[in-house]
Amino acid sequence: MSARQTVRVELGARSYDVMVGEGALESAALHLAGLCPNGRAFLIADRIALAHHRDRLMATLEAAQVRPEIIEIEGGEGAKNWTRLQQVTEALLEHNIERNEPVIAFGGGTIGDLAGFAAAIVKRGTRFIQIPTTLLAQVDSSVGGKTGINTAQGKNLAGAFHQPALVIADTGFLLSLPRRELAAGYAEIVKAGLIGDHALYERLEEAGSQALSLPYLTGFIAASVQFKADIVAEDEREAGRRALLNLGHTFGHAFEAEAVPGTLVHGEAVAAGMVLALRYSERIGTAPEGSAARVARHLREAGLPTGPRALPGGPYSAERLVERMDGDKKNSGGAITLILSRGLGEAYIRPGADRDDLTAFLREELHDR
Ligand SMILES: NC(=O)c1ccc[n+]([C@@H]2O[C@H](COP(=O)([O-])OP(=O)(O)OC[C@H]3O[C@@H](n4cnc5c(N)ncnc54)[C@H](O)[C@@H]3O)[C@@H](O)[C@H]2O)c1
Ligand SMILES: O=C(O)C(=O)C[C@@H](O)[C@H](O)[C@H](O)COP(=O)(O)O
Ligand SMILES: [Zn+2]
Repeated sequence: MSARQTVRVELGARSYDVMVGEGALESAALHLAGLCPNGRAFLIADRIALAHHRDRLMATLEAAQVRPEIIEIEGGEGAKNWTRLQQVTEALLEHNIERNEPVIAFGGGTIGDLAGFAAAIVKRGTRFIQIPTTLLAQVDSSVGGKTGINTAQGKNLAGAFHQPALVIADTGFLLSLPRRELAAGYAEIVKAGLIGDHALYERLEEAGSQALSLPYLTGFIAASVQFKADIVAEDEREAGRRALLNLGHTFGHAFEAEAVPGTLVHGEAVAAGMVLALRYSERIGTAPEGSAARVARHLREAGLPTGPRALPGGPYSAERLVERMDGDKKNSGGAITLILSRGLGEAYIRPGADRDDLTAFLREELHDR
């Protein structure tokens, strides 16, 4: 497996590279210089990631002759709210950012989503660069241009599509990442396999506990990014097929919205959500019996929760979860749309879920098992 790979996201004039692997940061210096015509950039940085990797980051910016204005933010879901959005947006305006001067997100998915949304609205859109520092952000959130914040009503309910001009996914940043966060990111890699890449899913199972070690990870990160890039190139704004990337998220986002704040991380909610999506698919007869159990076993080995009762942040109520699902962005005609499965590696979009059956299903999952 090679140490560095580049995946191209093909979006016409807005195409961009995702540079993956150890040393991707240093090798991107020239590219960065080209994206900072005034020698200035606006670094919206996760406080912890910056504390670990400041010297490396600053050395590369210096090599690119870029002077950063640094805005430090606490990572976590607490970053994705109206207050932080206002703070970041006003800070950028205070610095009188110009449209071709990049906002650089340095951190996990929460920093990327917040910074990207600010970049999308400041002066109606400024250049944006992602330097993801969590596994989750490297395999998923830094690619594809979804940006946004949470609202009182739920996850990611205000936002914009705003593609980055460059993504630098340097695996060296993952060395300081806590094990729990590594596992959370792994859930989104498994998701890619489950949606449409059965061979990837099998490789993950074969790798077992090794999958999360760095030599394996670069290949798995690049595979997940390539998988997502192909879908985004085909359906940038989720008019259809892109909704498949929401496997596990209709349930997962409901759990996140209901969880005690600060207790549940996105990848864990997605892991449990994917197992529920598979179990529900078995219930309605579209996925073969045993699919959910097989995936649950694999996720559990990676240290992820695989059912609602094991999920941090509860206890959860079936009725309240379904109410949250009523607000999901994929819904139409007042009915809940689910992403379900026909088997490992074949997800599909199912509009018009039976609300009563869904509630009964969740009640059973929460109490009877
Ligand atoms: N836009 C998208 O397409 C998309 C896709 C998937 C997920 N998301 C969003 O991403 C968010 C989750 O992202 P996340 O899992 O990266 O969480 P996160 O941004 O909260 O980061 C997780 C934790 O790791 C810390 N951290 C970050 N980098 C570190 C490093 N290198 N070393 C040590 N600690 C580090 C952070 O401070 C934080 O405490 C959710 O809000 C989710 O909705 C968005
Ligand atoms: O990029 C996408 O499309 C995804 O659905 C990726 C998800 O992993 C991610 O969590 C995304 O933020 C969810 O999007 P949302 O539209 O359901 O808020
Ligand atoms: Zn996700």
